[in-house]
Amino acid sequence: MSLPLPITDATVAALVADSAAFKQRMLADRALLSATATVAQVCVDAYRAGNKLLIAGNGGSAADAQHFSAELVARFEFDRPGLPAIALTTDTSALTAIGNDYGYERLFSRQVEALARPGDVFVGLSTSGNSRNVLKAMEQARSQGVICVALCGQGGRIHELADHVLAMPSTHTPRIQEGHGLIVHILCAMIESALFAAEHQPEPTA
Ligand SMILES: O=C(CO)[C@@H](O)[C@H](O)[C@H](O)[C@H](O)COP(=O)(O)O
Ligand SMILES: [Zn+2]
Repeated sequence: MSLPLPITDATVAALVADSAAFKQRMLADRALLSATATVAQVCVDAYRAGNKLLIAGNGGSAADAQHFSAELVARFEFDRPGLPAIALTTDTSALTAIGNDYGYERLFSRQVEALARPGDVFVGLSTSGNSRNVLKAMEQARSQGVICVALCGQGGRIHELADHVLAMPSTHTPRIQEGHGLIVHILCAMIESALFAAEHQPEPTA
């Protein structure tokens, strides 16, 4: 939509329609559906092998990284043992020390260097696919035998660096982020179900 946006019901409806049309493009994107299922299995395999997830992004994607790790460490849809996942966006002492001493580009790569083990999964979220600190973390992760997953849009160098690319069918940052939010929930649903559904006892209904 072109600016300025009138503050009207019609503008709200147009933005909801734009988001709904984007979700329809996700639904038709067979490569995205297939890559998402593959990544869910990659995460399940990593957890079964005793590994963990490391997740990073900037701005809204930092919030998405924390949302993802919280669903895994705490719970998603039912009670079960916690799953190890670390958002690399939350330790303000480490973030300020790394940023201050080594520069913003090293913000996540230094934490990967310190925390990642071979077989872990690094998830980098970037709507542009070009945030230097996310790319550097992915390069570092690759060098340590860590599996790299990109949640991104249609462009950026992240496409070349990741083992698995979940590219949203949009070039518009808000829509890409909305797609990432949905993919994070889908991944959590499939991971939690694959690992724990067999032993989950549903609450009896009255
Ligand atoms: O949430 C938004 C925009 O919707 C912003 O905070 C946005 O995440 C920031 O500008 C980020 O720095 C963008 O980085 P990236 O997604 O291109 O890696
Ligand atoms: Zn945003």
